[in-house]
This record gives sequence, C-alpha cells and structure tokens, in this order.
Amino acid sequence: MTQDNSAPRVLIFGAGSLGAVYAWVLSRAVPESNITAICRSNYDAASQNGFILHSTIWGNDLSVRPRIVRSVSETVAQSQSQPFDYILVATKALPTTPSTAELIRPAITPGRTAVVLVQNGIGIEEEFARLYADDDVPILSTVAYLPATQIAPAVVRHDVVEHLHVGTYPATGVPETHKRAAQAFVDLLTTAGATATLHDDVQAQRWGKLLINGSWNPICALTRLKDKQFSESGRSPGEGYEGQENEALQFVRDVMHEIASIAQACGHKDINKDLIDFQLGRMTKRGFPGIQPSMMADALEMRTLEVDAIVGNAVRIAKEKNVPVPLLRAVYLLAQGLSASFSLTK
Ligand SMILES: NC(=O)C1=CN([C@@H]2O[C@H](COP(=O)(O)OP(=O)(O)OC[C@H]3O[C@@H](n4cnc5c(N)ncnc54)[C@H](OP(=O)(O)O)[C@@H]3O)[C@@H](O)[C@H]2O)C=CC1
Ligand SMILES: CC(C)(CO)C(=O)C(=O)O
Repeated sequence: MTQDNSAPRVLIFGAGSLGAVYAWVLSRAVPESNITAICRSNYDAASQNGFILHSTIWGNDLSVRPRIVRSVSETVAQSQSQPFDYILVATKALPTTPSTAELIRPAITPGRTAVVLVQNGIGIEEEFARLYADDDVPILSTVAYLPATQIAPAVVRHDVVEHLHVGTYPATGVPETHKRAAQAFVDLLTTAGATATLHDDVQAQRWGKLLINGSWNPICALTRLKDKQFSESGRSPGEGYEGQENEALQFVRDVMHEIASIAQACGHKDINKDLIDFQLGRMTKRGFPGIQPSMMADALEMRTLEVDAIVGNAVRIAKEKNVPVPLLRAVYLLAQGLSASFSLTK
C-alpha cells in the first residue's frame, strides 16, 4: 500500500471494538494506507477482510482495510523513517507488564507523535505522563460515548451515540504545541464526519462519564444484565414503572452519587445531581433490553475486567480525600473478585 505523505499517519494500538470503529471513522479523512492497526486475536480476520462495522448511525456492512500488523516492532520496521502523527490507544486500561506506555514507545517520534488515549476510567494517563515526562509527546486524554461490541473477530456493532471529548493531559502547564495537537485531532475527526469536542480540561468529562462507567459497567458485568434489563429487574411483579424509581435504579443512582462526591472533593463542582439525572436518563430513554457495557462483554467472555481503572482508582481517591463510598467499595471488591475468578476457572 502506498502512503500519502500529505495526510496524517495513524497507528491504532488495540484494534478491538473502539479501535475498529475509529479505523473506519478515520478512513473517511485519511487514506486507508496511512492507518495501521496492531491486531492480536483478530489478526487473521482483519488481515483477510479488514474490519466490518454495523452501526445504527452510519449504516451496516461498512468496511475498512488499514495496514494490519502484529506488533509495534513490526510496524516500526515497516515504516522506516516515516513517523506517526497519532497513536490511538484503545486497549482496555489494564495494569500490564510491560505497560502499554512502554509497549508503544518505539513507535513514538518525540516532537511529532501525539498519543491519544481512548479509554475509560480515571487516572489512566499517569503511566504515559510518567514515562514520557522528558520527551515532547502530547498526551491527548479522550472520553468516548460510543457503545460498541466486537461480535466476531474484526466485526463490530455500534449503537445509538458517537461523541469523543478531547483535551491535553495534563490540562495546564503543557506546551502550546500540545494544545494545537488536541485541536488538530478534533479537526481530523470532524473532517471525517464524527463528533468531537475540544476541552481546556477534559477531566471533568472523565468524571462525568465515570458516573456511567463506575456504576453500570460493574453492575452489568456482575449481574450479566444489560442496563435496561438490570433497571427493570428491580421492579416487583405488578409494580408500575413510569414515574417511579425502583430499588435497582435507586441503587445505580446511589452509586453515581458516591462517584459524584469523589469528583466534588477533587474540585469538579459540575458533577452534581443534575448531571446524575442526565446520565441516568440516557438509559431510561433507551428501549429494552438496553446496552451491554464493555465490562459486561468482558465478563461474558471471562476476560480480565478493567476494574481498577474504572472503579478501583476512584475508590482509592475517595480514601485519600476521606469521602465515604461504601457502595462503590462493595461494587469494586465484587467486580475485582469476579475478574480474579476467571483466571482460576479457565
Ligand atoms: N466498547 C465500548 O462500548 C466502549 C469502550 N470504552 C473504553 O475504550 C477502551 C477500549 O475498549 P474496547 O474497544 O471495548 O476493548 P476491546 O476489548 O473490544 O478491544 C481491545 C483490543 O485491544 C487488544 N489488545 C490488548 N492488549 C494488546 C496488546 N498488548 N497488543 C495488541 N493488541 C492488544 C485486544 O486484543 P485481544 O482480543 O487479543 O485481547 C482487543 O482487540 C476501554 O478503556 C473501554 O472501557 C469507552 C466507551 C465505549
Ligand atoms: C457505557 C458505554 C457503552 C458508553 O459509551 C461505555 O463507555 C462502555 O461500555 O464502557
């Protein structure tokens, strides 16, 4: 495949559900030959057919054929001196050895490559910021509203919503070139026809999204119910639904309140009751059975759960700030236990 030197070059590390969606999205703004996807379990399928996307927003049977490689070293050897403009990290945010920050480092050209973290959770940027502290590498932290599931190798279903919130990490004290890299990435997605918003400080968006992920993701993973299914499971036989919040939904709301009180203790005053109503409303407006959060997809396949990035880090911050979070702590320990059980039963 010949590359277009006038267009940005993108490396996708973690070409699963979100990685595949963004490969397709970006292919509407840059040639497929400028996009490289590092694949692991879906390598054969992606090499043969590219990625197939079925989306309620963009349509069915959409396909994209980026360059497919197995590893960072393979792509570095192939690309010789041609630097990547963006490395999209769309793996689950898991504590691995070596870390993801270490794994992608050989593909980074300081002064040129921006690292775009497309991952849920809180505090996920720190391993990258620590390792690249002495290098000129913009770290773009992003918050994705994009429910997507890989339903077969390299085949992804996407539903309902698509929006990426983008900002530098950290929000302040970074060179102006890092702020420009964030703007350029938003412009690239907008040119591709996607929805992206630039934020001076994207951490408030992270906490706002954590209301959803810190509650629904582990609750759906633990119960194996989609969000709407769980909320309806709290209704007693014969009990009406409209206008009445049942026990299950009240429980999710209570967990969200604990997450909001941690965010407030960190200075994010907008993570409040109104935002909880809004985030809960996303689910109540949806038709039955609702959506399957990414952690539920992992639980059904008995894969390690992203429980520390999404719940554990928030519980640890709560402890530091003396914020009582008994429900969130219980959810964390149960989800952590479930995740640990997978390696025992495999
Ligand atoms: N799915 C969703 O609806 C949403 C997810 N998110 C967040 O986005 C992030 C990505 O989630 P999602 O797309 O669901 O994740 P998936 O599990 O679908 O995809 C992750 C991909 O990363 C690959 N991968 C992991 N480690 C490596 C490695 N060392 N080398 C090469 N490939 C690797 C996996 O390969 P393998 O299959 O071999 O394990 C898999 O293909 C998460 O932080 C999630 O919380 C945010 C919003 C919505
Ligand atoms: C809840 C959802 C789908 C929102 O986009 C998500 O972030 C996830 O599944 O992890």
